[in-house]
Amino acid sequence: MARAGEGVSVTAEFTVQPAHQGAPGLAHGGVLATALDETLGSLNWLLRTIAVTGRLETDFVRPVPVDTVLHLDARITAVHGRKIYSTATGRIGGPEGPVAVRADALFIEVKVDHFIDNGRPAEIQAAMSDPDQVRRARAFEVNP
Ligand SMILES: CCCCCCCCCCCCCC(=O)SCCNC(=O)CCNC(=O)[C@H](O)C(C)(C)COP(=O)(O)OP(=O)(O)OC[C@H]1O[C@@H](n2cnc3c(N)ncnc32)[C@H](O)[C@@H]1OP(=O)(O)O
Repeated sequence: MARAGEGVSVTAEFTVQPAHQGAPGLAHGGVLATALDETLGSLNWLLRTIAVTGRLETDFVRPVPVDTVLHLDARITAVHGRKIYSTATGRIGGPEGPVAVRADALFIEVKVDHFIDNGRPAEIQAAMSDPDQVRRARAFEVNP
């Protein structure tokens, strides 16, 4: 769940579950990168722009134990043509706690055809036939 903040920014929380473990008792870095990517990606909804991640540069600053709540804060830093630059931090111990992870991202605006041309028809059909408009849109994010 991400919430709109001041300007083009969002905050979110992600709880590290046992299934997210990499080293014993610690979050896997790829899962933390996913949490950052998802939070950054939700900024594009505020711009009403369809965009995909082109580049995601991640710093892992501190280990994040399982059961930790990661407090995420993301904001757009610049928009240039189809390019949307954004940055995010993930803090532990509270929203003002120490930074555990951070990322800088470049999202590229795409047409809806990007998904129609590259996605698998069966999954596209299944997502588009959902009568709930919000669920239909969110089906194009993390999609278990
Ligand atoms: C069906 C209904 C759908 C409904 C709605 C769905 C909502 C969906 C929400 C979905 C959420 C899902 C989110 C996910 O899960 S995103 C999943 C992970 N991301 C991807 O799969 C993206 C894969 N990549 C591509 O498809 C293409 O490479 C894209 C589309 C990104 C660009 O290829 P395209 O041919 O289009 O553009 P271009 O090459 O002319 O580049 C344009 C500009 O960008 C610059 N650039 C590009 N890459 C990089 C880079 N890595 N570093 C630095 N710069 C980079 C480039 O220099 C140029 O700059 P400039 O020369 O203009 O200055």
